[in-house]
Amino acid sequence: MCPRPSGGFARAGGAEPGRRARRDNGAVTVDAGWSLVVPLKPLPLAKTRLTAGAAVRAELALAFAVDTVSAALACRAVRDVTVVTDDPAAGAALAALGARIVADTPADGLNAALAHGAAAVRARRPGAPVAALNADLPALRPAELAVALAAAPEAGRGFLADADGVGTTLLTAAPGADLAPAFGGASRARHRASGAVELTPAGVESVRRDVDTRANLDAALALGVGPRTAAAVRTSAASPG
Ligand SMILES: Nc1nc2c(ncn2[C@@H]2O[C@H](COP(=O)(O)OP(=O)(O)OP(=O)(O)O)[C@@H](O)[C@H]2O)c(=O)[nH]1
Ligand SMILES: C=C(OP(=O)(O)O)C(=O)O
Repeated sequence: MCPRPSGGFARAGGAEPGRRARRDNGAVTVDAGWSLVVPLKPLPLAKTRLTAGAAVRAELALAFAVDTVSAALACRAVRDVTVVTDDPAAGAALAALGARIVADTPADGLNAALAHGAAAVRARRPGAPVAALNADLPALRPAELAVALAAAPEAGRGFLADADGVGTTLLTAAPGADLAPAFGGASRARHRASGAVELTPAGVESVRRDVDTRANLDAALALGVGPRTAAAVRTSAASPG
């Protein structure tokens, strides 16, 4: 794997040709370029499986989200990123990166948040290809995300299993398809049973590497995490939490 650039990501490839391409498939005008929906819990409630004090957990959860959204925005296949969150500090930090923030209201769990975010995207851009991406992918690399999105089916839904092979980190819905998210726990089997196609591209470890536990974080550190997470991990190592 290539070394991670030290100062964040620049969007590679210049003019993002997919962004302006439009075609008509009959039922819906297809508007190229993925709109991502990223869910993020209120930080004080997030990442409870990390054995750390509340302040450290909140900082790590924010750092993971900042690095995930930065990498997503730098991906040439991505047109825009919508974060669904009720956390004001996280919302401000992620809006400053260029994400659109949608309130998680009425707060009704992860899948309701994702459906709400996808509806907000399609209200503005009915022909958008939409994908849900977890906010806990601190090693995410733009080029690997582009490979995963390129593997998505042109009709219907696709999903990428997490690194542990149990959950899901990415769920795609082509123009005209409902996202119908079924995240949480053993969502790989649930997404497969729902008719979504499992995506199996090679070389997308950073897209699969979600972080719930300390062991997951060590695995992400081995892949190479983004700068905000690297700093948060350094700070947490030096603090009692
Ligand atoms: N907006 C929103 N995001 C959520 C909600 N529940 C989970 N998420 C986000 O969904 C993604 C996957 O959730 P989990 O991996 O279970 O994250 P978590 O709940 O912080 O972690 P645990 O406390 O270990 O369960 C993370 O980006 C969460 O922040 C919710 O009710 N609303
Ligand atoms: C939300 C999910 O994962 P986890 O809670 O394991 O991060 C999932 O994989 O659907």
